[in-house]
Parts: sequence; C-alpha cells; structure tokens
Amino acid sequence: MPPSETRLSVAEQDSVLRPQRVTGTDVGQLREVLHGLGYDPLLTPVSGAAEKIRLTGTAMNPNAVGQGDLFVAVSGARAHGADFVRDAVEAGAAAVLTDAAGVDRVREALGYVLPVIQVEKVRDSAGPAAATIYGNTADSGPALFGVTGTNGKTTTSYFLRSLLNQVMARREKLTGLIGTIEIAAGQETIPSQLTTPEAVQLHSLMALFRERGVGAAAMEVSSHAISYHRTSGLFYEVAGFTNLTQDHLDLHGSMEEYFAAKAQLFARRRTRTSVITVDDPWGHQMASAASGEVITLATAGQPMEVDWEVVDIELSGLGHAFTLHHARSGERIRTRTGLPGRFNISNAALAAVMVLESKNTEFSRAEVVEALEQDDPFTISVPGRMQVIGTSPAAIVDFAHNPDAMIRTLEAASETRQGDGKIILVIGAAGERDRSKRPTMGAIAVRMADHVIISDDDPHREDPAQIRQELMTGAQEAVELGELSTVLEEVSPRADAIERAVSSASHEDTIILAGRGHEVYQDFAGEHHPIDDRAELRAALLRHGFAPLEDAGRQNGGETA
Ligand SMILES: CC(=O)N[C@H]1[C@@H](OP(=O)(O)OP(=O)(O)OC[C@H]2O[C@@H](n3ccc(=O)[nH]c3=O)[C@H](O)[C@@H]2O)O[C@H](CO)[C@@H](O)[C@@H]1O[C@H](C)C(=O)N[C@@H](C)C(=O)N[C@H](CCC(=O)O)C(=O)O
Ligand SMILES: Nc1ncnc2c1ncn2[C@@H]1O[C@H](COP(=O)(O)OP(=O)(O)OP(=O)(O)O)[C@@H](O)[C@H]1O
Repeated sequence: MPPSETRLSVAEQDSVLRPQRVTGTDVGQLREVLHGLGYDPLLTPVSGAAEKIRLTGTAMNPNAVGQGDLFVAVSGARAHGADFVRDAVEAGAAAVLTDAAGVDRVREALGYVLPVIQVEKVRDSAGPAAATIYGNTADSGPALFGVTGTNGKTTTSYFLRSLLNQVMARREKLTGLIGTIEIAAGQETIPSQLTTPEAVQLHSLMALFRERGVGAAAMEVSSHAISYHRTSGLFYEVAGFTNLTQDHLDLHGSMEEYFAAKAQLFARRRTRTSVITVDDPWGHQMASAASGEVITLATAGQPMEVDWEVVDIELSGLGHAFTLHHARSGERIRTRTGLPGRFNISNAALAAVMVLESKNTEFSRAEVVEALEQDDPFTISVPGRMQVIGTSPAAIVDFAHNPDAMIRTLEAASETRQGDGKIILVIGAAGERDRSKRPTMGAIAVRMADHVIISDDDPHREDPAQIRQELMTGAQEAVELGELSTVLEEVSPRADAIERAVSSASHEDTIILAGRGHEVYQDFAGEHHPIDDRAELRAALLRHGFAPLEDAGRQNGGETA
C-alpha cells in the first residue's frame, strides 16, 4: 500500500469498524440516562414521537454518520459541529446531542424536524451517551488495559497485547489494540487517525470487539484524550503509568496541569487497578493521587518500598533479561525483552505487572507467569520504536521526539556502542507543537551524539527553516558552553539528511533517525510528502554497500525487528 493510502479518513475508519448488531436505545431513554448522570439534558421538541426515535450508533464527524446515529455536535477551536448538521442528517442522523449554541444552529438549519438533546458538557456526555447506545458497561467487556505517560505508551501497549495474546490464545479468545499506529480487532487492523480516538468511536469499538470475540484489549490513553473527554464512559480493568516529562505544554500550560490530566485516569470510578511506575517524582505523586487499588513498580534499581521491582538486569542480545520481584510474597519472575534501551525494560515490566495484577477471569495468573518465563512476549517488533534496520553500522529508527525520549534513546546507543564507534543522529522537531522543547532537544543531541544532523520532521504550517533554526540555536549554545567537538550540520530535506548520516558512517558506528518512527509522510502545510525513515535508511545502507537486516525497513514491511 503506498504511504498516501495508509491513513483512512474518519469516515472510512468508522465504516470498517462499525459493529453490526447494536440493540441501541431510544431518545427518551437516552435522555433519562443522561439525566441520571447529572447532565441536565433538555430535549426538544418534547413529543412522544421524538422520544421513541431509535438510536443505533454515534458519530462526531458528519462524514462518519450512519443511519440511525446520534450526531454529537461539539464546539471546537475551528468550528461548531452543529454547522454541519445538514450533512449529518443526509447521512442518516436521527438525533443530535449538542450545547445551547449548537441547538440554535440546528434550529436555524433545519427547524424542528429533528430531536435535539441539549447539555452543557457535550464532550463529557458523549461517552455515556455512546455507552448507552452500544450497551457498554463496566463489566460488558472486553477487559481494557490502558496505558498513559509521556513516553512508552505505544511500546507498552504492544507488549501488553503480545502478552495478552499468549494467555488469551489458550482460551481461543482474540485481543484488540487501540493506539498511535493502528487499531486492531484480532487479525484485522486499520491505521489510526489519533492515538486515542473520540469517545463515540471508542464505544463503537468496544461493541465491535465483543462481536468479534475480543476478550481483552490494550489501549493508549493520551493526555489530549483525557482533556478532551475522549475516554468518558469507559472503564479500565487495569491502567498503567509510564512516566511524565516535558511534552504537550502547548495544550496543558504547565507540568502540573499535564499531570492533573493524566491523573484523572487513575480514579476509582474509571479504573479498577492502577499500576504506577514510580521511577520519577511524578510517579510517586501519581501513586498518591490514584484511588482504587494502587500497585507501585520501580524499574530503575533505586531502593524504595514498592510492590514490584525490577532486579538482576543483564544484557541479552540487543535487549535485556530481568527479574520481577514481588516485595510482599518474595515471588521472582524472570523474563526479557529483545528491544534495545533500558527504557524498554520499564515498558516490559509495566506490561507484565498490569497483566499479573489483573483480576480478569479470562486467564489465570499461573498462565501469565508461564507466558512471561517461557514465551518471550516482549521480543516483538514495534513499528518505528527502536526498530533495528541494520547492525553494522547499527542503524535504528526511533520515535523519540521530546527531550526525555531523546536522552533515553541516546543512552541506549551509548550502552551498545562498539569500540570507538560514533553516534550519528538525525533529528527534527514537529511544527505547531510545544516549541519550548526545541532548543533543549538540540542541546541534548550535541551533548550525547558525536555527529548531529538537524533536519525536518512534520513542519505542519510552520516554516521548516525556522524550526531547524530553533533546534540549531540550542545545539550551538550547548556546543559553545560545553566546548564540545560534536560535528553539527543542517541538512534538508530529510532524505538528504539520512543519506548524509549513512555516507558518514563506518561499520562500528550507530546511526539513529529520531522523531518519525512509523510515519510514512511529512506534512508541509497540509501537503503530504511521502517518506518512511525505515525504507529510506534501508535504501541508503544498500547504496553505501552496507547490509541491512533481511526485510527490515522494506516499505510498509518495516515491522521486522
Ligand atoms: C488539539 C485537539 O486535540 N483537537 C481536537 C479537537 O479539535 P477542535 O476542538 O479544534 O475541534 P474542531 O476541529 O473545531 O471541530 C469541532 C467539530 O466540528 C466538526 N467539523 C469541523 C470542521 C469541519 O470542516 N467539519 C466538521 O464537521 C468536527 O468533527 C468536530 O466535531 O476536537 C476535534 C474533534 O473532536 C479533534 O479532531 C481534534 O484533534 C485534532 C485532529 C488533533 O490533531 N489532535 C491531536 C493533537 C491529538 O489529540 N493527539 C493525541 C496524541 C498526542 C501525543 O501523545 O502525541 C491523540 O490522542 O491523538
Ligand atoms: N519508558 C520510556 N521512557 C522514556 N522514553 C521512552 C520510553 N519508552 C519509549 N521511549 C522513547 O520514546 C519514544 C516513543 O515511544 P512510544 O511510541 O512507545 O511512546 P508514546 O508514549 O506512545 O509516544 P507518543 O505519545 O509520542 O506517541 C521511543 O521511540 C523511545 O525513544
């Protein structure tokens, strides 16, 4: 599939993933449920006929509306969904959920032909409304395993799914995945639009998962999703916290606000068991803030009182073997991950403890331990996350695009550095996202790599040269301040930067392409320029007479470790 086809529109996504057997609810019942939950719904027109209208689906995007849907019209930064109500009705919308401003717009466009439920908090009520229509409750299944944190969500959710697959397969049950790269129901997968989809789609996915026999699902929960109420009405069997470091301050304003958004996931009303990695002070704060059952995990070897800790770490191939030690019982479980980087021990340990601590009756704890010790569930390839394309030189594509992830990735490279080998790094920064991290990333790059090539990421509507300049400013200041001998250059477009990195490399060097991971195009002011770092790196290695790993980095086949 060419890169341009790898992203489906919301409408296409929705049609692939719609559940087929939805009992639904009627408008009157929906109003009662929202009333019971304290949303103070106001239904117009007030008539028996309006109350009896059957609702069998939900959509927020008018292009995704199907016959009999509740159209959820939210007020956004760019538009009000109610401005598109005609399109929604043409597509089959049977009623609208919106705010007072939305009601005016609907009435102006269509008069009183359509029942409208007015609430103040539209985004927040969309989840419970969708849950009612799709029949989702805390116990309806599948068992949801949610992961949040600045870094490690995608990797941990792939690890979770791999482990869940191994234990669920014994019961002939399937698993699901919802995250940045893809949405999967058993073998069926489609590319994602968002890390965490809108509530209306999430609830539809839960119904679809049940129809397809999915018993458990791993899911990434972004802080955007929590702030925009996308997870409203969902209940997590287990939720896990990876870490909190600087990112997304454009949305949250401060680290405290960013923390507060994530903390909402670990409240008793949303999550049965919270597993919190307490390697940083934010982790400790999260463990104190969480309600319900709280399990703590330490993965960085620091002495402290926790429920689970990682001990006895050993290099094992490119990855590590390690032991999970349960403090109270003394139990020890030996497992490993084949993915490079100490942070992948943290990700693997979190996934393991989340499944170990689950009360789900679809699998037994003994089966989880057996899988961890014998089935190597964390030696999988996660697209564009520490993905090894070649070994001589070591050639890695990674998604690090914030300061902490860059530090961890470069630490991983220096841990496996061969002899005098250099670390050659290609970085960029996305436009229209947290500008404050750019100089920091530039500074980290020159402090930790030997040769830094500053290039482009997704500029979106920003000037790419200006973004490179902001990275360069941080990098140059750090070079001067630290009197560093790092080779620093700016090369654009990105394909040329990759070529430059490979042409500068010898067999013992390590090349890291950071920031874009699995992405297959760059967004320049809405224009999509196809580029897949994995394919580009593979091609450059071949051009320069190096041997990439068999299959690694082939177009859209880059999923091979
Ligand atoms: C910053 C952010 O998250 N914005 C989200 C927010 O946008 P918004 O409030 O501006 O809404 P809007 O675009 O004005 O649209 C309002 C309503 O009008 C409708 N509309 C709008 C325009 C139009 O032409 N037609 C139309 O029907 C929309 O469907 C919507 O119902 O609400 C929209 C609809 O609910 C989301 O699509 C949109 O996500 C945008 C696409 C986005 O890029 N979000 C990213 C930043 C995001 O959420 N990322 C996180 C991961 C972050 C990370 O960890 O890196 C994620 O979970 O993916
Ligand atoms: N536990 C971790 N701690 C710090 N850095 C990590 C960790 N796990 C992964 N990383 C780094 O962060 C990058 C992104 O990893 P991953 O995609 O798993 O996280 P994410 O939370 O899903 O990120 P995003 O929200 O940006 O999609 C990796 O490519 C790696 O460089």
